[in-house]
Amino acid sequence: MTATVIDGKAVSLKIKEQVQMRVETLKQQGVVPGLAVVLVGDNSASLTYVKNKQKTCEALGMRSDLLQFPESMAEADLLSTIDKLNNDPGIHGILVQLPLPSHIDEFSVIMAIDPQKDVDGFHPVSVGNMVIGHETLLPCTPHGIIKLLEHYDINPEGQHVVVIGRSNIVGKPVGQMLLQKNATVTFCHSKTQDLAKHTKQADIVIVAIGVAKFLNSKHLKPGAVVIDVGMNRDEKGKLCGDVDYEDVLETASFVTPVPGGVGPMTIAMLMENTVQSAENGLTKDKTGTTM
Ligand SMILES: Nc1nc2c(c(=O)[nH]1)N[C@@H](CN(C=O)c1ccc(C(=O)N[C@@H](CCC(=O)O)C(=O)O)cc1)CN2
Repeated sequence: MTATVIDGKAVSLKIKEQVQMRVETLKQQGVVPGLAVVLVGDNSASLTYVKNKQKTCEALGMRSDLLQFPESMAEADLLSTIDKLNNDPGIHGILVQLPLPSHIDEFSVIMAIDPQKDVDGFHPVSVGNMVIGHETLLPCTPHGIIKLLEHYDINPEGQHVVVIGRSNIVGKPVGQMLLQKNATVTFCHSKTQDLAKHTKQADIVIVAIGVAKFLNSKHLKPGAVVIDVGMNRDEKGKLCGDVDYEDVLETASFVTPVPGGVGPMTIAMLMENTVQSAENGLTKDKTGTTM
């Protein structure tokens, strides 16, 4: 068996085309969707990601504000910046790029974002809504993974999904979202004993642990779907995922490459969330009641 390579770049382009049409419709109603991205510090990878977000927003006809602050920024100043953005009617989405400098408490910052503008889907209100299956802005990378599965007609219902990694950004939410879709979900992590015992039973394996080429064919049942969320550098400095891609190609039925798999979906879903937030704003009357 040679795995079908899941083309995240192509799927993300389709999603962005749909977002662009929704932006046009909003503009005809006098609304320009606006995203504010806040970057604290000079992490070079973060700078690349926020610039890509800004470029994509502009390409789709959305307003994009990049607010850049020095590493030394006080937490109180970041909180008051978020407060201003919460009250700016031209801003429909607020994203604080992670990681933050260690002197800033990530939870307090996420808590400060108005859940209506929480396009990252990280606020506890958004997380709670997601877990109970209530409509909400969904976290971008997990939502991107769901969209990739849908695009390739991989139905998780009744399937055994093993998620390796329990981060709040990817592992936990993607497992919850697949549970909503009636998958049987197992979470594995650094303390899991005999990982291969679990992964060998999986129909779908999702790896998000940040360890280069960690998962190989020996972990897999033949025909498993492999979703790689990792972004690492190999011994030669080349970008690679958490999966030994070449090694799993003959065992897996589908596999996401790195780059070009899950990564591009993250930004596409962010654009979708921003336009969704702007549309949600239109369906509210002046008192804030949803009509
Ligand atoms: N507030 C947030 N912070 C972070 C998030 C997030 O969703 N919200 N996710 C990551 C970084 N990230 C977006 O912010 C991100 C990472 C990777 C990609 C991507 O497209 N990767 C490409 C490869 C890029 C390269 O060549 O370096 C790929 O996989 O094809 C997009 C977004 C942490 N912080």
